[in-house]
Amino acid sequence: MPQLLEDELFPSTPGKFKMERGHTMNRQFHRCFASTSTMFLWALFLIALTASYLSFQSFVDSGSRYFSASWGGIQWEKQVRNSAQIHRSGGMAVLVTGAAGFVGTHVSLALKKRGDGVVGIDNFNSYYDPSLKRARKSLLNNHGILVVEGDVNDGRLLAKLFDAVAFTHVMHLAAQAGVRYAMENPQSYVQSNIAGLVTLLEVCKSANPQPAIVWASSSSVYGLNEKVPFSESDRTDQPASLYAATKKAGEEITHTYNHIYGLSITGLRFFTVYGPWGRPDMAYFSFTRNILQGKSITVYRGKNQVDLARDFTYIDDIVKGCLGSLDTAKRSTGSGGKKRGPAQYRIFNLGNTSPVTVPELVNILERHLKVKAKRNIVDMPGNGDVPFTHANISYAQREFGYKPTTDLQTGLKKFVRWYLSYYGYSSKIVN
Ligand SMILES: O=C(O)[C@H]1O[C@H](OP(=O)(O)OP(=O)(O)OC[C@H]2O[C@@H](n3ccc(=O)[nH]c3=O)[C@H](O)[C@@H]2O)[C@H](O)[C@@H](O)[C@@H]1O
Repeated sequence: MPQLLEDELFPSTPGKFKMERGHTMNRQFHRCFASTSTMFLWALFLIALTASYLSFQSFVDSGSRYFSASWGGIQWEKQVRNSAQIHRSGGMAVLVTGAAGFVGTHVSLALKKRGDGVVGIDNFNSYYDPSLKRARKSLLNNHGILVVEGDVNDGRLLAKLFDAVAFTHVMHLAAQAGVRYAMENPQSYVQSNIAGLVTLLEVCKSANPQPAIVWASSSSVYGLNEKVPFSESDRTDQPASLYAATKKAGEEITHTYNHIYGLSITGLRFFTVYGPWGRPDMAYFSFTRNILQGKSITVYRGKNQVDLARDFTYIDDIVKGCLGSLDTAKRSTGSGGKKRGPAQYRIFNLGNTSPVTVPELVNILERHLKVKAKRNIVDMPGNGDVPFTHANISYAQREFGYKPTTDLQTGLKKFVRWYLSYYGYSSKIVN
């Protein structure tokens, strides 16, 4: 019987060793064989268990990476495509970088309102109060505009966006702004305004079709230029700040990509843009805050006690200039990294053509806020400022009918109205 059982458990099969020796030996052999086989089976079982654990772990890892990343995935791509949907005939699909920024928010809204597709990208850095950027993002979301949280230095993210949508245009507004901050944090200017720009251009040049690019340069490129008003053909090789130098570098870099790869490029030299949802680091904004809080403001004065002046330009006029540039931008001529013919390259001044001194800016704010400012007048420190700016806008006027219509008095009134309501002051203050 035991034999039978043993035979059942270990049946002899042709070609296998036959048990011909004595019973005891047979038993010992069987016991030994049985324990080796059991061990073997256990080992197999453990290996299988470990392998399946490891593969499960890697599935969980990649899964959590997939789901926790702020971008990527089928749902995300669907959102991107929805936001880029064009709702007018002949409309464009625009990738707006720096979409949660001051100009980015206004341009995105204007594009969306007229039926263009818009996808935003912004890194929400803390150069100034990120909660203001978040509030702008909510505003954009409420209008059906997706703002992807990411950096223009992230080439993979940019390429992924171009995989999802064949953007016809890129409105590149992401930048490290601010003239005087460049002395505190020079690397951030190189990182955003040069490295980030190159990363974006690399992705655009490889895209198929290539988009047309409109991007923000700055009036600061005129630097120490003394010829007024500033025309696009004036010299721009004397920057007074690292900020200006990175914007000037951007103009040269974009020219290279235009020349080698056939990218259509339009650079816009903005002149001290102001208005609702503006930048807290700028003078008109910080002056308003300090005046309302009863704090003193520092008003810089130029050489020989000459007042500093700026060609302050209202945001709605700038938006018209951006849209006019996008509308008249010709297609890029290359595809997939290869140039097929010469492409458009333009640079426009977008200013107001009527400079106002900084003390006059303060006078206007005092009138709107009905509060006297505590002025602390000091000589302009050598920190990158230029004494004045003044735009000649005839080129933009000729090309797309650019015509600023808001003077500083009117524009600041609108800004103050917004400021009081956003920060919860009584709106009775404004006339
Ligand atoms: O148009 C441009 O090219 C540039 O305009 C502004 O730069 P800026 O003109 O220096 O604007 P603000 O920082 O608002 O300064 C305006 C004027 O107020 C003066 N100011 C600034 C700050 C302050 O505390 N006191 C003061 O008198 C400045 O010297 C300057 O003359 C933006 O900050 C830049 O990002 C932009 O590129």
